[in-house]
Amino acid sequence: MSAPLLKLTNVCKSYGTTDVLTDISLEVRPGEVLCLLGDNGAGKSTLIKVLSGFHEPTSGTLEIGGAPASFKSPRDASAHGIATVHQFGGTFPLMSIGRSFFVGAEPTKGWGPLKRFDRKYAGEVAVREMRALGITRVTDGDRLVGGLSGGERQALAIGRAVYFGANVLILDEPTAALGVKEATHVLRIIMQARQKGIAVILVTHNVTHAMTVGDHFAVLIRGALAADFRKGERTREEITDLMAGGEAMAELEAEIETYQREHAGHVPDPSELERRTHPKQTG
Ligand SMILES: Nc1ncnc2c1ncn2[C@@H]1O[C@H](COP(=O)(O)OP(=O)(O)OP(=O)(O)O)[C@@H](O)[C@H]1O
Repeated sequence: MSAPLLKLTNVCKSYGTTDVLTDISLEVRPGEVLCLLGDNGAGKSTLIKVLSGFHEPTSGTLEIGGAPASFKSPRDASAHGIATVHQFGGTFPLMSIGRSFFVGAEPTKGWGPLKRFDRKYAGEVAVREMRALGITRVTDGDRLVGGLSGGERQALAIGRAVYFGANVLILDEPTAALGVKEATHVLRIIMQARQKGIAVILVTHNVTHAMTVGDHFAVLIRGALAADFRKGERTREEITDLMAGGEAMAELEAEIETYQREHAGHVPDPSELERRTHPKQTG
């Protein structure tokens, strides 16, 4: 197995006195898809912010390709080959496809005072890179990003990250807002990135999508790593249970059973369960 491209050791992140991430140790290797799973508020976005240089960890270390790394800004993370693509592709709806592809690194033509943005070249490259990812319906780089479908926007953002040399690609809920066909296309694009040797970190709530493309799975619960396993080591039911807070459901079932035992089989109403679970708040 190849050496980790990205390694986190005991990473903690607190906002003031609130501990949001506790002792996260994870590795992701070239050509591997790590699925980061967890319920709302589990700390996934915070972990992404740490990895993409938006926040520094409160403690713990990061290594890239075996060397210690610390990011003071997103630019720093990107200089280390880490690219993050957000749910809606993070692109600008009123920009052309070509300009959006090259934003911050615009190709130019002409010299001196005549130097200007090379719109034609930018559009051609953007269309070509999207085509390489299987997007064949976009043929005009001057079209506005706002007119692209969700899947096409993801392809544009992923194509851009790959073109500019990302070796760690973080995808934040890339399929969440997409229909089945488009989501499948985005999953194919993820597999293409994986084949190129890119390490992909896929944040998703969708167990089916995770199980389709994932090699390695990490489940966060309340900011801690509740499970870290490889493909085939857990069943779909076990993963779903972990993600849906199986623990909380088991507690609720136990409470209902206790109530029924004490009350001759009657089903408790929700306010009764709430009173038993939080006696102080409900008086
Ligand atoms: N700036 C902040 N200050 C204080 N607490 C924060 C801050 N940002 C996030 N949190 C808290 O940290 C916890 C984890 O949040 P985070 O957004 O990382 O979760 P998540 O797993 O990405 O959730 P979701 O799936 O809903 O996006 C939440 O309880 C959230 O309220």
